[in-house]
Amino acid sequence: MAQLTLENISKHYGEHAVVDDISLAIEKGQFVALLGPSGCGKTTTLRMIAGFEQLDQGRIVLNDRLLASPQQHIAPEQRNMSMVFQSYALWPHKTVLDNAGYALALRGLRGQPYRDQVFAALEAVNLGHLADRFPQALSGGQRQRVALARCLVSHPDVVLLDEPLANLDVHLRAAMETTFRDFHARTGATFIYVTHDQAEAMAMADRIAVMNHGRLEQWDTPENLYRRPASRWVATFIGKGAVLDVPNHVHGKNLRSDDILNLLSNSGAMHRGAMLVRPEHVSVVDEGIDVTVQHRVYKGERYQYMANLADGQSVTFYHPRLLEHGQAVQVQIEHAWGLDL
Ligand SMILES: Nc1ncnc2c1ncn2[C@@H]1O[C@H](COP(=O)(O)OP(=O)(O)OP(=O)(O)O)[C@@H](O)[C@H]1O
Repeated sequence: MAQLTLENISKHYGEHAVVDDISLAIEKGQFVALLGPSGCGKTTTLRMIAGFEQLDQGRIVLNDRLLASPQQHIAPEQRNMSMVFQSYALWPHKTVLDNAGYALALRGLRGQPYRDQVFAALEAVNLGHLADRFPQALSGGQRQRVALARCLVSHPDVVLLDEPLANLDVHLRAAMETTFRDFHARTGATFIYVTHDQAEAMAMADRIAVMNHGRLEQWDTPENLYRRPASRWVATFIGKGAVLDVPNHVHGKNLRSDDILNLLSNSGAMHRGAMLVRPEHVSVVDEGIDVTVQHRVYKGERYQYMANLADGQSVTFYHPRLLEHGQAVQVQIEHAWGLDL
């Protein structure tokens, strides 16, 4: 049974629906990402779950308790949720310990029980040794870990994270992805993580809600989003690859090399469908489909190429050896996924 359900929730600003009829059923302990381009309504969805925004339509239910509907609005502090922001929002004049323990101090916890509980949270993010420092003397990643510890002390049912890595450099982001996953595993809490970075969502989440213009495009596992995107939009938003127009209806089909060869040999005809070709499914062979190399990017262990088919459509692929611009080669496409036109 789902722990947290969003049932057809919508939010309008004026005439404009920024969140448009979103439904999700989230299991207890799941790590969920809300993923989509800037302005697609991710943060507004998160803020509705947190209780910072009212709903215009639909319901939000946590553990059978109605949290929000157009008629009902439980206050944020009564939802047993905790939110981690991009900006950390740490008190500069409080130590790491007292920043993390703020919610417990507010509840009147003092002395050793207070220190023990806050230390447990700090240890969970490997910050026990910095308990007496002030935030100015911490790196960005350490500050973000204080913010995580702070949300952990109150044992929330649901942790809401709004682009928490956006201010960190690329190396630190990768390290923090591991921190978040460990933190999630330790707490057993449900995580809802907003990001516009698909690699980040794929690396951490069990399930991803892909949003576009306020609507839910697909609600699925990272593997399914990559292998079986429900729409052309998701296919191009998630991962690398080429979408090729084809003459037949192929939506939802797993296409093998013979099917692909047939589709491409008739590609001058009218287009009724499309297929997604990932670069790892394209290989250079002695005898196959004619392509002409257009573009090359050196990737260290291999090159990434873009090449044109005879009909002008292009595919991307990887190859260990150097190919020149304009060079004619033959490729085999082992696998493709059928999409609507
Ligand atoms: N208070 C508001 N009044 C009017 N429009 C708003 C308000 N808050 C958000 N919007 C608009 O709603 C849309 C969705 O905003 P939201 O912040 O949810 O998007 P997002 O997907 O989180 O984007 P980003 O990744 O850029 O934060 C945007 O077009 C935004 O300009």
